[in-house]
Amino acid sequence: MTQNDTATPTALAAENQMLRTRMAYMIDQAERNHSIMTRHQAFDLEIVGATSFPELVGSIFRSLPAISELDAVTLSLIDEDADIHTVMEKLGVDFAAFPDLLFEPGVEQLGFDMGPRQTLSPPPKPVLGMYDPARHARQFPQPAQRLQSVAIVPLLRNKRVIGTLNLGSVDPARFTPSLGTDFIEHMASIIAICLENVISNEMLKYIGLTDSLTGVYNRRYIDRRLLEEIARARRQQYTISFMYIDIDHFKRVNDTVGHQGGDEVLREVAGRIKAELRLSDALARFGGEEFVVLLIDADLDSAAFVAERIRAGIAASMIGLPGGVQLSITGSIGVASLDQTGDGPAEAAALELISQADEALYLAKSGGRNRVVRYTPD
Ligand SMILES: Nc1nc2c(ncn2[C@@H]2O[C@H](COP(=O)(O)OP(=O)(O)OP(=O)(O)O)[C@@H](O)[C@H]2O)c(=O)[nH]1
Repeated sequence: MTQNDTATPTALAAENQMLRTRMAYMIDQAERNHSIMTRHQAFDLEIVGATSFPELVGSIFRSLPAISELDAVTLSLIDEDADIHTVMEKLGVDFAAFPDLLFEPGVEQLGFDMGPRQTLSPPPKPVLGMYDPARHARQFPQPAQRLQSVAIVPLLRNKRVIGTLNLGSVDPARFTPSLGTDFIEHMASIIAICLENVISNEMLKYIGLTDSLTGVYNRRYIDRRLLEEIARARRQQYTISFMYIDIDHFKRVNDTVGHQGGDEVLREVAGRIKAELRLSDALARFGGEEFVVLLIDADLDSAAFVAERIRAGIAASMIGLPGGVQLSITGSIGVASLDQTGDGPAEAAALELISQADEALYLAKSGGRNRVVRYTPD
C-alpha cells in the first residue's frame, strides 16, 4: 500500500493545490525568463546595429537599465593616451550627454583585482558583491543612487581588457559573489565587440577627415562642414567667415631646410594658428602650404581681428628646427564673410566664400605679404 492510497480526499486536494501553485510559479518564472531573453535579444540587435559611437553608448545607457532592471549602468573605457576621447570630441561627440561614460588611463584603474597577470593568464572574471562607496567611486561617480550591490564586468577583446561594464542595483541580493556570471559575460562580450567595432570605424572616419602631417582637418572635412554651417547660419541668422592662410615664400623654406624641415615648419605653423582659435572654429590644411579657417558666428570685423592675431602669432618668434636652424616665417591671409541672408544653394555659397577669401589672399600676397586683407566686392 502506498501513502497515496491512504490519503484522504482533503489531503489530495491540498497536494493538488500545492502542485498547481508550484506549476503556476514555474510558468510565471519561465514567462519572465522568456521576456528577459526577448528584451535582451532586442537589445543585442539594437547595439549590433549602432553605426556610430554616440549611437552605441546612447543605446547602452538608455536601454540596458530598463531591460535589466538596473539602477545604474556605467561604462569605463581604457584610453591610454586619450586618443579615443580626442577623436570622438573632434568628430563632434557631446560628452556632456554621457555622464556615465568614463575614460580610464589604464587597466589598473578599472577596480577589479587583476592579480599578478601574465600573457597566458585567463582573462579576468566579473566581480560581484556589495557596493562600497569608497571602492566603487570611480565606476559610479554620481553618488545619489543608493546602490547596494554591483557587478564590475570586464569587457574583453581577444583576451585583452578594453574596459568594464559597471552594473549597480539598489537590491543587495541582485549581485552576490555566488551568482552565476555566464549571462552578464555573454552580454559584455557583445557590448565589447560593438564598442571595438564602432571605435575603429570612428577612427577610420577621423583619419579620412584629417591631414596626417599636421593633425588638423583636411579639405574633405571643410567642404562637408562648410555646407552644414552655411545651412545652420542661414537658419539661425548669424555670419560665418572664412580665412585663407598661405605661408610666404615657402618654396625658399624647402630650398633652405629641405622637405622634412619644411614639413616641420608646416606642423609648427598649424599649431600657432590653432592657438588663436576658438573650439568652434575649424582649421584645415587645404594642401601644400595653405591653411583655411572656418569661423562660426563671426562677422568680417571679428574674423579680420582673429586673422591679424594669427598673422602676428606666425611671425612672433623664430621657428627652431632640429639641428639648431632658426627660421623666420610669415604668412598672408585673405578673409571673407558669408551674407547670412542668402538663400541660393549652399554649394554655390561655399564656393563663392572660398573664392572670395582666395581673392583677398591674392591681394595680401601682391600687396607685400605678411598681411591680412579683407574681401570687399569691387
Ligand atoms: N615641405 C613641404 N612642402 C610642400 C608641401 N606641399 C607643398 N610644398 C611646397 O610648398 C611650396 C609652395 O610654393 P609656391 O606655391 O611657389 O609659393 P611660395 O614659395 O610659398 O611663395 P608665395 O606663396 O608667393 O609667398 C612648393 O615648393 C611646394 O613644393 C608639403 O607637404 N611639405
